[in-house]
Order: sequence, then C-alpha cells, then structure tokens
Amino acid sequence: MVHQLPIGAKDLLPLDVAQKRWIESRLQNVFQSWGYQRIITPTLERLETLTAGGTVQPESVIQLYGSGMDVLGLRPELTASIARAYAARLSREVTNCPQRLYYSANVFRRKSESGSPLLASLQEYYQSGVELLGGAGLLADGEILLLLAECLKQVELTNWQVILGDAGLTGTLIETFPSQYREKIRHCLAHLDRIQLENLEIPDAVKERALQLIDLRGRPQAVLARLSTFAWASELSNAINHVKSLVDLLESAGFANALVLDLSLVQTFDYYTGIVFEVVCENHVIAQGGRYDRLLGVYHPQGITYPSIGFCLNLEDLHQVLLTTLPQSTQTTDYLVVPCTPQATHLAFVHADQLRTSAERPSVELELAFRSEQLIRDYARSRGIKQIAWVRDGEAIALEKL
Ligand SMILES: N[C@@H](Cc1c[nH]c[nH+]1)C(=O)O
Repeated sequence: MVHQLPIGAKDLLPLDVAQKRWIESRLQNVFQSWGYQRIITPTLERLETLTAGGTVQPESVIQLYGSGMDVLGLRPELTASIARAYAARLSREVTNCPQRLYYSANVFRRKSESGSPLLASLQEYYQSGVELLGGAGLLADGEILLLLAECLKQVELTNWQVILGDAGLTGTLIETFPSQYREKIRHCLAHLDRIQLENLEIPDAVKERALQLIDLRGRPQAVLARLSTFAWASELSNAINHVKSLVDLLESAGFANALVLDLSLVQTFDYYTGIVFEVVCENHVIAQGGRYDRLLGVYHPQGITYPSIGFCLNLEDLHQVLLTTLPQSTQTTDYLVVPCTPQATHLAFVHADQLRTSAERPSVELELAFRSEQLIRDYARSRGIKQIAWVRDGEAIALEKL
C-alpha cells in the first residue's frame, strides 16, 4: 500500500524549513522591536468560537468531533482566537491597553473547488502576524501599516503594492443598495468582476452606482478626487477624511508609489469595520489585514468591545516570491567524528561531546558504519563537512581538514 498525503497537504523538508525559518525569524525580530509579544493559541477551537458573529463561514473550517457533543474546528486564521483569548482580559486601565501581540502558526482551510464538500481538500498554511488590541485612530492604523512595510523591508521584498480600502465605508455604500441586490453586488466587488456586474439583472440606477463603486480603485489622490464628485459621498465625510489622513501619512512615509486605494476591496473574513488592506507582489497576496472594532465584543461576556487592528503575512506566498533570495542550502555540520574500530566507539562519543561543548559550539555528527576512509571522505565532502576527526583506540585523535 502506498501511503499518500491527504490532498492539499505537504511535507516541509529541511531546506524548506531553513527558508521558512529565515523568513519567520526576520519577521519576529521586527515584531519584537516594535514591542509586540508572542501569543500561542490552540490549533483546535470550538466551531462556534471560530464562527461567532458570522465572521468566519463554517464551510471553510475543517471540523472534528470532540468528547461530548462539542463540534471543534481547526483554526482557519488566528484573529478570532486572539480576540477570544483577550476579550475578557482587557480593561480600560492604562496598564492594560493596548496589547501588542504577535504569532507565527499554522492555519487550516477547507477548499472546495467544485462546491462539493466531498471533494474539498485540506489546505494547511503558515501565517505570521500581529494584533494591536485596544488601539484606535490614525496612530494605530499608521503603526500597523508602517510595521507591515518594515516587515517587507526586512525580508528584502521589493515591487510590492498595498491595496487599501475601508470596510466601514464600503459596507455603508453597499447598505445603500436595496437589500435584495446587496449580496450579488458584494460578490462582484469582492471578485472585481466588472463584466458580471454589468450583466446583473438589477435596475439601471442601482447598477450605475455599483459600477461607480467598482471603479473607485487607483492612485489614492485620483480616487479621492473622483469620490468627492459623487453627491452620496458627502454623508460619509468622517470615514473619507480618515482615509485621506492615512493616505497622507503613508505617502509621507515613502509609500507613494506602492499605494493603491480601492474602495471596493472586500476581504474573505467578515469582521472588518474600518480600514482593510492587502499586500500584493507578482500575483501573490503576501499579507492582509484590517481594523475590527466589534470582534472583541462578540467574545466578551457583557459584549464590551475594544477597537483593534492587525495583519498577517502568508508565509507560502512570501516564500514563493522570495525563492531566489532565500538561503539555498541547509546548515552544514562542522565536524564528522569517526570511530575507526568498534573499540574506539566510547572514545568517539566522548570526543564528539568535547567538541560540541567547546567555545565555538560547533555541530558534530558521528560516523555510524565503519565505512572505508574513502567512502567516509566522499560522504563528508558531499555534505559540506569541513573537518574529520579520526578516533583510534589508544592513539591521539587525528584531525583532517577537507
Ligand atoms: N486573520 C486575518 C488577517 C488579520 C489579522 N488581523 C486582522 N486581520 C487573515 O487570516 O486573513
């Protein structure tokens, strides 16, 4: 019998792991230097926790049955879990808010290409991200976007673009459409599907406004100028002014050419209430996030909420885009210690141990099979090992540099 992986699952071999750790450790250094602390939440949560308030669709969660009647789910993302963990732990005391948290973890999604749950495949992804809980306003939004830009700089990513939207603003605009058309329009916006929108059977006046919305995408100043020509926009001046101030802040921080304003941007998860964004590079969505001011209230026993914002980087996408700049080999072992005869075995273990605890803390591996000297040298060269310590019973150890 051939034991195959489940569809969509994959093994990460040592080189993949070395490259992934290179990315993760650079990101973690940035998170820590901005004052974020690591949080670890469980891989499994109650399904109702993951989908509370309709923020995550149950169909996208891989479900399991726990003891009793609990339906459990593998987390499809971490923001809901972190909101659950902190909702009742936050308070308005100065010592408590804001909380800056980061994570690096795997997430699982169920993907159904054909819409059939039987054909759905398991997808496991890795994310590194941050949540700024209890942080509101321009400063918090600015911190998150500038922190994201610093992460991209530290992993040496170039040619990226940030697509910036506002879920509050877009949601309010969608609310102004008659309720029977909202879902269809939302779907077209989420998929940037102008053709489908043009062909929808909806009244012309509604369609015209929906098309105005899908076209609100491009250089920020041009989009904002176009927006100001629409009569309906005047009722949304607070949200529009916030976006303007954020755009100014980002442009003065050097984002100018990398920023696209897209007021039709709709995200996969439905908990966003304010700015939303994604980073794209070579057709990959490298990162996404946004403001979710109501989510903590969903988990708080009295419904008290705290304004919050965060993002995550999608490590597989980042890995793909960075492939040529990542380390191309795994770390090599410094020494190979060779017991030349069975009698030298004990001495070889002792010598290997002495080397490992010496000042430079080298990595040391042991020859296991008493192979010929030639085979041992060939093996060491093939693995990039630079030094062989030949251990013979009753003789001084002979060090050979390759
Ligand atoms: N959890 C979101 C990203 C995010 C983090 N914080 C806010 N949003 C995702 O997986 O897409």
